[in-house]
This record gives sequence, structure tokens and C-alpha cells, in this order.
Amino acid sequence: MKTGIDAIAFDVAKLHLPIKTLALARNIEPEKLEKGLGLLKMTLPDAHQDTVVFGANALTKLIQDNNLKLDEVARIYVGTESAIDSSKPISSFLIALMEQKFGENSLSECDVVDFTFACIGGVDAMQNCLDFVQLNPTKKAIVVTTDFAKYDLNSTGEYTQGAGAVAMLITSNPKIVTFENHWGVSTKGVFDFFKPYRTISKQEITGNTNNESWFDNLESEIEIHKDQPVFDGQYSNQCYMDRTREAYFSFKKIKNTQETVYSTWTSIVMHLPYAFQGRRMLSEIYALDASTPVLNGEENASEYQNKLKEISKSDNYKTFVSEKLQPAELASSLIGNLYTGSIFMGLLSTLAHFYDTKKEIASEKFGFLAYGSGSKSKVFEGTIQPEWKSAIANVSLFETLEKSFEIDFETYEKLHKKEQKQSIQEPKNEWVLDRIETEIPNLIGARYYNWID
Ligand SMILES: CC(C)(COP(=O)([O-])OP(=O)([O-])OC[C@H]1O[C@@H](n2cnc3c(N)ncnc32)[C@H](O)[C@@H]1OP(=O)([O-])[O-])[C@@H](O)C(=O)NCCC(=O)NCCSC(=O)C[C@@](C)(O)CC(=O)[O-]
Repeated sequence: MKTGIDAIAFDVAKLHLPIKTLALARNIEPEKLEKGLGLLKMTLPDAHQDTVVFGANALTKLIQDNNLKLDEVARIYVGTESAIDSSKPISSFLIALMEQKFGENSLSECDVVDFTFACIGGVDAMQNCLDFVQLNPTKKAIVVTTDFAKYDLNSTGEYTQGAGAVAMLITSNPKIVTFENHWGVSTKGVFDFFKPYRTISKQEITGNTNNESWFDNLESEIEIHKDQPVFDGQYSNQCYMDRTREAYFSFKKIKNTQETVYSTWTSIVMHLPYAFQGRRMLSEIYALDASTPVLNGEENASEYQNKLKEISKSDNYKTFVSEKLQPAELASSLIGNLYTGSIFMGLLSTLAHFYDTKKEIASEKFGFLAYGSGSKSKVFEGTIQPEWKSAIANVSLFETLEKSFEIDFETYEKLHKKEQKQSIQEPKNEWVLDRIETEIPNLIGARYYNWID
């Protein structure tokens, strides 16, 4: 029995800063970001938005566009690394919001949970749901990925920011893509990118040495949560390359094949922290799994790197990139990093591109190379289904991204620093964060949301 993605919906932040504006403000050559990394715009949340809002908007669209009956949905599993609470998962908020809109107790028997492993949590959630549907073919599951990729101002991550969510219906005999049960995995515990609990000594804030209570904080250290990660960009690239290479060859071993695996894939969909990450990182796998070996294993470290550079500039590799990778990059250039949603947005971008260019891809195989910092990669493959076109006909990906609202640099910095309290765009047909409780003691921090028609 086949299992896979039956329907997709998305909600990407509707505000963007052109990359050129950021580059000029930061004294970076715009060509480096546009032509070197493939960036054109970066999206960011409006004042009324957070990751619950994006997830709830994508989920609401998925339910409405596909006339889903909520009592048929057995589970909603969320992939995120932008949780807003250390105990209450985003999926618990989503249940409450969907019941607010579609009726009390309509999801009371639905199993929900969040999966967190940096950018790969959405793939983990999906793999789990595929197994569930395999065991329970009449049941439906939903995977929601939702994140806000926020980096410190002036950091090398700043130009890779983005925000939004993707929601997918996982069923038996799906309309869009089925996945084979072959999963190449590579894992290693490293610190390439992470979001630790940070502390500031109370003494540094108050100037007092006697640990006096400060806003009810009795501890001598004040804990700080930041959305922005601690990271080492070039090291994270190396971890990305190492894990995906290992997972790729693990996948090849599981498939028990001698052939060049990537040649069997019409498109390759990778985790894209920025549009050109895939093409910059894949040249090694391209060389190592080539039918005529390009690397002989005798090279020293610098010869190896030089050969990879040479390969990545070759005409053959450029053709390979434009055929197999470029369709997935198109949306990424206009959005930025979606963390858990990036790989699924890459799939949607590829499908939307082939839909718009009228290329028939039914029965074609796609390769998927997922990565999450910390670090883990999963490599798997899927087959596009005969009804893929009708299933994405109303998704309107590029038309929606086209309507994104451009903001200026000053507004961007105000939003980033949370100084902008008023919404830039009036909300319409979407969820908004209405308020956060500050008075009632046993509800401090509770977040309340409303649907705006
Ligand atoms: C991604 C990095 C490291 C990039 O770091 P960087 O230092 O900004 O850029 P670079 O020097 O690595 O590359 C610049 C490219 O632009 C080219 N260039 C230069 N000038 C020009 C010009 N004038 N015209 C045309 N091209 C130009 C230059 O030649 C080079 O291309 P290449 O060497 O590949 O050919 C940085 O943005 C960063 O630190 N980002 C945050 C971390 C990150 O995204 N890491 C990616 C891997 S880890 C990951 O994917 C997981 C993640 C981040 O999503 C988190 C998670 O799992 O949750």
C-alpha cells in the first residue's frame, strides 16, 4: 500500500525586505547575496504574527481547501524549532484554534505532539505519520511545519532569515507523492547551530551583590530565551555536507544498488537554509557517486577542495543544477529559510514550477536530502502521483509570493527589535496573536489568538 502527501497548504510571512536593501545597509556587495547565495527577498513576521499564527493559517487553509472533516484527522504532528513554550507544544495551540473556528471538541480525539530537531523535525514528524498511516490505512494524519528563522542583526545569518509554515495531509493512496520505505540516516551530536538557555547574572543587572529578588526572580541568574541561534556558519556547512553525504550513501546501501542514485531522480529537493545551499553542497556527492569517478580518494585535503570547486564550476554540473535543483530554489530565493518547512517548500516550489511550465512529472522519482543542525540528515525518495496537478492547482505559490509587501530598512529593524507594536498590514482572513496574559497569576504568559475575517 502506498502512503504519502495527499494535499499541501502554506502560509508565508507577507512582509519582506529586499536583499539588496539589507546588503546596502550592511556594506555587503549585493551580488554576493543575490548571485553567490541566490537570495532576493527575506520574509519576516508582522507585529501580530508568531509561529502559532503561521501554523494555524496553513492548517486552516489545508482543512478548508480540501473540505477535511476534522473527526477523520487522527493526528496532527508539528515540526518546529521555534516553540513559544517549553512545555505546551504548538500543536496544543493549533488544536484550540481549530476548535475555536470549526467547533468545540471537533479534534478531541486527535493525537498531537511537536517534533524538534532543528530543521529536520518536520521530516521526522512526516516519517512518523507515514508509518502510522501504513499501519492504519483508513486514517488521515496532518504534518505542520512552522518556524521563524531569526538571526542577530549584523550576523552572517541575517540575510538568510525567513518565516512561515507548510501543512500537509498524509494519507494512503495520496494524490501528490508517495514515499518508499527506504531512509538513509546519518547523525552526530555537534554544536554547529543551537538555541541554548542563556543567563545574565542578576548582579550585573541590579548592581546588588546580595541576590535581592528582581521582578520575583529569586535565582542569582536570569534566564534568557532568544529566537536567534548560536552558530558557526562555515562549520554548519561542513556538518551539512558530511551528514548528507553519509545519509546518501547509507540510502544507496539500503537500496542495494550500484547505479548513480541521483541520476534516477528527476528533481532533488534539499533542505535550503538559503536558495543556493543545495547546489553549493551537492558537488561532493555528485563527484563521489558519478558513473565515471571524478575523485580517486588519493587527494590530500586541499586538492580535494580544489577539485570540488572545479566540479562545481563545470558545465556538466551547471546543467545538473538547472535540471534537478533549480526548481526547488525558486521559492527559497523569495522567502528565505523556513527551517522545518524549507524542504517541503522546495517540493512545492518544484511542483508549482512544473505546473506553470506544463511539464508532466507523473511517475517521476524525486530525491529528498533533509538536514537539521545538531546534526542529522535523512535521505529518501518519492514518486510523483498521477493526480499531482489537480492537487496543487489551487495552491498558487508564486502568485501569493508575488503579492508580498515590501518594507523599508527602518521598519525591518523595528520589527526585529520588537519595537514595532502596530501591525504593518491590516490582518485579513487569518489568525492573529490577540494578547498575552500579564495579570492573572496562574495564566501569566498565556497566549490568546483570534481569527479575523
Ligand atoms: C550560509 C553562510 C555560512 C554563508 O556564509 P557567507 O560567509 O556569507 O558566504 P560564503 O563566503 O560562504 O559564500 C559566498 C558565495 O558568494 C560568492 N560571491 C562573493 N561575492 C560575489 C559576487 N560579487 N558576485 C557573485 N558571487 C559572489 C562566493 O564566491 C561564494 O560562492 P562559492 O564560493 O560557493 O562559489 C552564512 O549565511 C550563515 O552563517 N548562515 C547561517 C547558518 C546557515 O545557514 N548554515 C547553513 C548550513 S546549516 C543548516 O542548513 C541548518 C539551518 C541553518 O537551517 C538550521 C537548522 O537546521 O535548524
